[in-house]
Amino acid sequence: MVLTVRNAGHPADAHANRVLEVVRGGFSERSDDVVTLSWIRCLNQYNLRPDKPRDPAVMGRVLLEERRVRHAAVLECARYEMTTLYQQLADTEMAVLLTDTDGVILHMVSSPEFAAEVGPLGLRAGGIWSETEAGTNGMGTCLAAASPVCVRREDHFYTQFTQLTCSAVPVCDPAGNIVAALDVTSRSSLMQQHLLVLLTMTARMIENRLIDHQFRNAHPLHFHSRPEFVYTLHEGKLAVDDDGRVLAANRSALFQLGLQSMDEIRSRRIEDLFQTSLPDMLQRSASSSFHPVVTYRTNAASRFFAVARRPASTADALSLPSSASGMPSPGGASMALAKGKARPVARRAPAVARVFEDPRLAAQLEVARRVIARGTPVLLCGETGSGKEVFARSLHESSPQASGAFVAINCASLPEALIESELFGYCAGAFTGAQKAGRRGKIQQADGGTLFLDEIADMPLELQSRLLRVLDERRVTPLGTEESHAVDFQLISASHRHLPTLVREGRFREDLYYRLAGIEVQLPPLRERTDKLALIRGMLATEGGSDAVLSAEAERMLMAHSWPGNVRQLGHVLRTAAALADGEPITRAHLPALAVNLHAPHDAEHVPQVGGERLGAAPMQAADAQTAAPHNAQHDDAHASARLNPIQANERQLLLQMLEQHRWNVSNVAKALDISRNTLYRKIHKLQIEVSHPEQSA
Ligand SMILES: Nc1ncnc2c1ncn2[C@@H]1O[C@H](COP(=O)(O)OP(=O)(O)OP(=O)(O)O)[C@@H](O)[C@H]1O
Repeated sequence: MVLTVRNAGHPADAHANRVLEVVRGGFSERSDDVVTLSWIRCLNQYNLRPDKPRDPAVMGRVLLEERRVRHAAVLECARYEMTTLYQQLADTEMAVLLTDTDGVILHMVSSPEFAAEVGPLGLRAGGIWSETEAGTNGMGTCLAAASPVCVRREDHFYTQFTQLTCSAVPVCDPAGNIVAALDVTSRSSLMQQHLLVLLTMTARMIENRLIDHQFRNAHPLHFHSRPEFVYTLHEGKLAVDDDGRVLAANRSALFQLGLQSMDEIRSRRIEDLFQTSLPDMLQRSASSSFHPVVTYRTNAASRFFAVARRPASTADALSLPSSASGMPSPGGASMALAKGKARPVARRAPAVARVFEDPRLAAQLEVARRVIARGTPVLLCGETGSGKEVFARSLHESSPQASGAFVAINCASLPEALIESELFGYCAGAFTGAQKAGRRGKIQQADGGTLFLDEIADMPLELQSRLLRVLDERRVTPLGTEESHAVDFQLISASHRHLPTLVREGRFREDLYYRLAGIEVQLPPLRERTDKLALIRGMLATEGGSDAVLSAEAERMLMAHSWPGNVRQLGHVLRTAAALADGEPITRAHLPALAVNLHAPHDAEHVPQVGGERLGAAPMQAADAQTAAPHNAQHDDAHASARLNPIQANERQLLLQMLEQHRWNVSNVAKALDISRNTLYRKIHKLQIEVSHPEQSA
C-alpha cells in the first residue's frame, strides 16, 4: 500500500468534517481527551483547517545539522536505544523517531521501504511535526500536552495522516525539562498500550544516559528498595558532587524517596536523604566490590540497597556493567574500583549495537555465560573480525564480575618485549625507560573483573609459562620485584588461529591451551549467520549516522556478499557507503567495494578489504589492477592518506577509483554517486584529491 498525500485545496472530506463538527459542536462527541483538546488548539489557536492541509514542512539539511549539533547530547544518548527498540518491535512497517521540542525530526530508524513510503508525508529527518505545522499527531501533541499520547488513525487532524498511528512520550533532561519526543509511528493501530510501555521504558533509559552524560564529573549513586533492581532501569539514580550534594536525580529516585520534583532534591545532601554520607557510601561500596549495601532513609524506617561510585571522568574509574541502559554509558561509563585501589582507565568499549540473534550464537553466549559464572575460562575461536571482542565484552557485562574492569590486551599488536611488562607490570626502576613510579600490569588491572587476551596464539612461549603460573597460583609478580600480589579475575581468550595445530607444531603450550579452553566457543563467520539482516540494520544505524537508509538493491548486495572480513568489514563498508551517500539513500553506487569483491574469488587471500585490514590483498588492489591511476593522483597518495583518518583514507581510495572509472568526469561521478557536483567537489577537496585533470565532457 502506498500512502497518499492530498494536495492543499482538496475539498473537505468526511474526516475533516468530523473534526470540524466535533470542535464546533461543543465537542460533545468526545470528552475533553487529549485528542479533542488538540483539535481545538489546532482550529482555534493555530488557525489550521482540517479541510485545507498544508504541504509537509521539512527543514533543509544545513539547518537540520545545526539542530543536531545543538541537541547532540540527547541524540547521542538516544541513538542506541532507538535502534534497540526498533529491533524489539520487529515490524518493518514502522519507524522510531526522535524530535526536538519544536517537533523537528532529528533521527529516524526504519526500514528503507517504510522510509520511502512515508518520506513524502514529511516523516523523515528534518520533517517538522509540531502541532502548529502538522496538526494533531503523536510527536507534536505529545510536546504540546507534555505527556505520553497515542494518536490513532482518525485522531489525526489532517486526513493525509489518518493511515498512520503514532505513540509518543516526552524525554526529559536531568533538570526535568522536556528536551525531546520519542515516537513510534506505524500502520498498525494494534497494541498501543504495550507500545506506550515500551516507549516509556526507552525514554527512561535515554534519561538515565543523559544524567551520566551531563554529570560525568559527579559521583553516581544507584539505589532501590530491592537489591536486584540496582543497576537496572528501575533503579533510583543520583548524581552527587564531591561535597555530597545532589545535582540530579532520575524519576525513580524521586518516586522512591517520595519526592515530587527535582526542586525538592537538588542541593540536598546525602545525609539529608539517607543515614550515611558520601565518603561512607563510597568506602562501603568499594569494600563490597560494588554490590549494593544496605542503607536507611533519614527519619524513616525504609531500607534501601545502594552503591556509590567515583565519577566516570576520574582516572581511577573503569568500565561499568551495562546496567540500566544495556550498554556502557556515554563518556566511558566508568566506576571506581574495588578495595579502594586507584586503577587506570580501561579501554573504552566501542558504541555498537550488539546483535546476537543467530540462534547458534545466542545459545553459545548463554552457555558461555553459565560457564564463566562458575569461574571457568572461555576460549573464543573465529575468523578475524567475527566479533570475538564484542562477544567477550557482552559476556563480561552479564557476568558476576561485571562491576569490575574489562581489561583487553592484544598479544599480536604488541612487540614481544612489551607484552611481559604490559601483562605483569613492573616496579620502580625495573628497567631502563620504565616509568619512575612503576606500573600495574593488565593482570592486576583486571583484578575483580575480566582479562581478555586477544590473539593469544601470538604470545611468546616463555611468557606462556609465566601466564600459566599466574593462572595456577592466582598471584602475579611484577617485573623487578619478588613481591607477588593476589589476583582474582575471569579469563577470556581469543584466537583466529587453530590452537591445537599450534600445539602439535610445538608453538603453543599444551597445558596452557587446556587451561584457557575451559570451554571453547566457535564464533560463526558473518556469511553463515542467520541474523545478518538485523546486524546490517543495527550497524547502519550506529555506523552510518542518523539518516542513513539502504535501498532495497543495496540491502540485497550486502546480504549476498561473502564478507571475508566479517562484521568488521561490514562496519567499514556501511560507514564508507553512508559517507559517500551523504544523506541520500545508499545505493549500489555507494558500494563500489562490493561490486569489485563480487567478481573476486571468495578467498580471503584474494579479496580486497575495504578497511585496509590485513586479510589478503591490500585495499583496492583489485581495482588498481583494472585501472591505472594517473601519475599525479598516485604521486601524493601516500602523503594524503597519511594525513587522513582511516575512514577518510578509505573514502578517498573509493573516490579515486570512481574518478578513474569515469575518466575524471566529475559530472558523471556525481551522477553515479547520486550527489550534486558541488558536494562532490567539496568531498574531493576534503579528501585532498588533486584534480589537475580538466573535466572531460561526457
Ligand atoms: N555482534 C555484533 N554486533 C554489532 N557489531 C559487531 C558485532 N560483532 C562485531 N561487531 C563489530 O565488528 C568489529 C569487529 O569486532 P571484534 O573486534 O569483536 O572482532 P574480533 O573477532 O575480535 O576481531 P580480531 O580477530 O581482529 O581481533 C567491531 O568493531 C564491532 O563494531
